Amino acid sequence: MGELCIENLQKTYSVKDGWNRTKELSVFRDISFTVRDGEFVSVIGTSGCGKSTLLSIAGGLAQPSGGRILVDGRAISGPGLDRGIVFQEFALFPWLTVLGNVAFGLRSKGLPRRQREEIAARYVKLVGLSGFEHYHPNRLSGGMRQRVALARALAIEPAALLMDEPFGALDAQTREAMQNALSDIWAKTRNTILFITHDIREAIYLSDRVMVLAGRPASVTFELEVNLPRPRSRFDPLFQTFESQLEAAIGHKPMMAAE
Ligand SMILES: Nc1ncnc2c1ncn2[C@@H]1O[C@H](COP(=O)(O)OP(=O)(O)OP(=O)(O)O)[C@@H](O)[C@H]1O
Repeated sequence: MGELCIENLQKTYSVKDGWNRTKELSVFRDISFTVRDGEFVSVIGTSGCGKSTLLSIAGGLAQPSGGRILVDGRAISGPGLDRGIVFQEFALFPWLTVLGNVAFGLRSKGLPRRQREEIAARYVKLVGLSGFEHYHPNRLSGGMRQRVALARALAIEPAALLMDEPFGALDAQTREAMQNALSDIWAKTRNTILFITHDIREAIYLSDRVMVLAGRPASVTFELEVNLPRPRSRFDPLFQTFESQLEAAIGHKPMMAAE
């Protein structure tokens, strides 16, 4: 099971203005949606609309100002093994090998070493890094490092996987290869995924549904069901239509009457 339910979420930061007076910055409000068991949902929106804040709250790393997030019906109160997180920065331990990095998270599950390594090896294979188990991160490319981060998050077998711009630091070619890899992996694991990106095409390629955050304070202003068959082609004519709809919803360009 893995259902992530976001209920009436709000976030307000206290910030100082130019005269050193404290004022309240309302980042987003009234955000409610559910990522169903086995569903891939992306959140897109312009810079500063609160995407990373939303993910941090879902990860239990930040507190909401209102509302709550439930995983399989239980309200979260902090980080937990029921959620795996992958950030843009790879956040790997440089002194541990690929296998060591992936096995590390399993310590908190209280598993014996041998079992940790068995599970880690399985996930290293799943992300396509067989043969690199004993490499250290400094000998891996950016894409390979992000595969390790993905394997580490998957290995704890979380109810939900939270991904914050995971391919944002990669060059365009590697980014596309990683989108393909994630799509293939997800086809096998069917994890519940909440994915943050500012890349519209990436969201369409990967997601079952795309939520658009817009406005100040931001709220979900548009929701798109990406009913393209999988495995997907970036050349599908509908891809272009969805792209135009999402661009218009974000506010990049006006929607054409025919779209
Ligand atoms: N700790 C903080 N204190 C005060 N303001 C903050 C804090 N963290 C974020 N903000 C503000 O909250 C807003 C949302 O930030 P956030 O990083 O969540 O947006 P984002 O949509 O992820 O942006 P980007 O796409 O550029 O990463 C921004 O205006 C940001 O300046």
